[in-house]
Amino acid sequence: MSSETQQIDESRDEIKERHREAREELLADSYDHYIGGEWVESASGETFETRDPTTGEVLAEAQAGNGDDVDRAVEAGWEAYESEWADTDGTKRQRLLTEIADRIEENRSEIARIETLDNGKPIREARADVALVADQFRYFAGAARTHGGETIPSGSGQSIQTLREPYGVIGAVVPWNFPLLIASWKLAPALAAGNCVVLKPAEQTPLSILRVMEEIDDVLPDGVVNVVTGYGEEAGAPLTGHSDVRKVSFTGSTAVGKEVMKAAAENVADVTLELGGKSPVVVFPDADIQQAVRVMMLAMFYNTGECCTAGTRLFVHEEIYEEFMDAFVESAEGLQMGDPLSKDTRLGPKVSEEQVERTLSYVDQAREDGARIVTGGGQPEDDALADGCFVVPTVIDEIDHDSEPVQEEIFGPVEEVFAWSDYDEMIERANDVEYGLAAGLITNDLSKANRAARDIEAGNIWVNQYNDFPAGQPFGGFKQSGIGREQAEETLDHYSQTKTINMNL
Ligand SMILES: NC(=O)C1=CN([C@@H]2O[C@H](COP(=O)(O)OP(=O)(O)OC[C@H]3O[C@@H](n4cnc5c(N)ncnc54)[C@H](OP(=O)(O)O)[C@@H]3O)[C@@H](O)[C@H]2O)C=CC1
Ligand SMILES: CCCCCC/C=C/C(=O)O
Repeated sequence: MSSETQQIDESRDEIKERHREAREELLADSYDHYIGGEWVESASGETFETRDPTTGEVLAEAQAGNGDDVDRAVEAGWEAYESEWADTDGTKRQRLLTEIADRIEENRSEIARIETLDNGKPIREARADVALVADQFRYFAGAARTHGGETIPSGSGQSIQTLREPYGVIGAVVPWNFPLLIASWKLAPALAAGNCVVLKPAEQTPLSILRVMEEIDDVLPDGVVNVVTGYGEEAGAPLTGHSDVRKVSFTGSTAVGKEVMKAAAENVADVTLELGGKSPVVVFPDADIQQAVRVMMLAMFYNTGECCTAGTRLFVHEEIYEEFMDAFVESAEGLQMGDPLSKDTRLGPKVSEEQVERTLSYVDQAREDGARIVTGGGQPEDDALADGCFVVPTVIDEIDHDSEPVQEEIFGPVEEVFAWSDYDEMIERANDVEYGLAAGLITNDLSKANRAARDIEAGNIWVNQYNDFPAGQPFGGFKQSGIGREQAEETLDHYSQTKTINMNL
């Protein structure tokens, strides 16, 4: 099914030509793994194609890694750790992480355009990602200087102290929705805490991290960061189950997160898991409607809904339901969909055809179940977008809260709306999913916000705003949304282990 959207004022050929020029300017035809400071082909000789979700055309080839490549990368990580990296102090790590941040900032425009080509996110959002990436390295550059153990009170004649020691080699697997940003959420704290890393990017989006590795090749000692590209089963699984990987950090679906946890359990390796979400946003009756709509554009449609925190279940008080819905639907329909390389575009394509099908199958299921598709529910009719993986902003109501499209993560621009009147019933529903990643509250009454923030089962609560991610703010989920916290000082504890030294003086 197709739906109306904002008119695109350029043709399919013009968009294709712009993307071809950008590809020629920014990308090589083929990319290798980055292992031990060298660019190397896969042991198997296999490669795969990464495609532009705006045009459907091939952007580049990358190496399809397997267990042999992962072995090589883990070995390179340990070699670097034992020969040099384990002995670096916080001062040196701070200097190197700051240098990485500087290099990323110096090349921010190019890196953002590569991210937009590979992922499809609007360039304004890719730029915001890259700024956050640089800041993530700056934040952990500083934190590297402060992270340490403590002295435990003890009797005279005894000294008890703790040290925070790195794990050695960390395995990191990241998804395609924020390819570089999520990579930085793992790399920056892991390096700051003194570890080496083997990272596997998502098969759909390997290019931005490879570009960054080219840029920082001369900054880090060889083998401190290694990137093995490839598919989840073939390269991700050998990494997360590797017997020489002492900690695994994963972001992605809850289903794969469970597999990763089992694989890590084989080696009793520590895990950080940042998994799926089905986050509620509650609009209280006193809320300013225009402000609520502005917050919801960010909560739901940022990154085309491909956001684990997306506020996909919207609870609007019945007193303002109709007024809110009119304004919300008008704003959703007004979002400019189009070429993500254009600065005016607010909604780009989804990352892949597979993701389009997945999103639309949930919408179809909702429709078949008798839900009301208030707007959207399909792909745009505009010929200019016909080659891309576009899905129009979709709003659904009158839908059963127990149904699969509500209980499961859709990961597209699809909002499901519920009217509420009784506070306790609304909270019970808001908590009635297996996830607990984030939530939003929109009200002018901060005592109501405070109460609801405590009642909702989620790791991150935003009040009168959404998707705000300053470095230093802990991020992670309750329930099946994950384990551990990223982006914050406590993250360093997740990337290090305590050693206790008890001395008889
Ligand atoms: N929390 C979040 O931020 C994200 C949630 N999702 C959710 O997951 C759904 C499916 O997306 P999908 O891309 O399949 O997500 P996955 O969870 O499969 O992918 C995330 C990463 O894990 C890798 N991977 C896949 N299988 C394994 C494995 N057995 N062992 C180790 N690594 C593995 C993937 O590799 P490869 O790319 O080759 O598959 C990718 O790098 C989305 O529709 C969305 O609902 C997806 C992405 C991010
Ligand atoms: C405005 C920045 C938004 C960052 C969202 C990060 C989401 C992470 C995830 O989906 O895992």
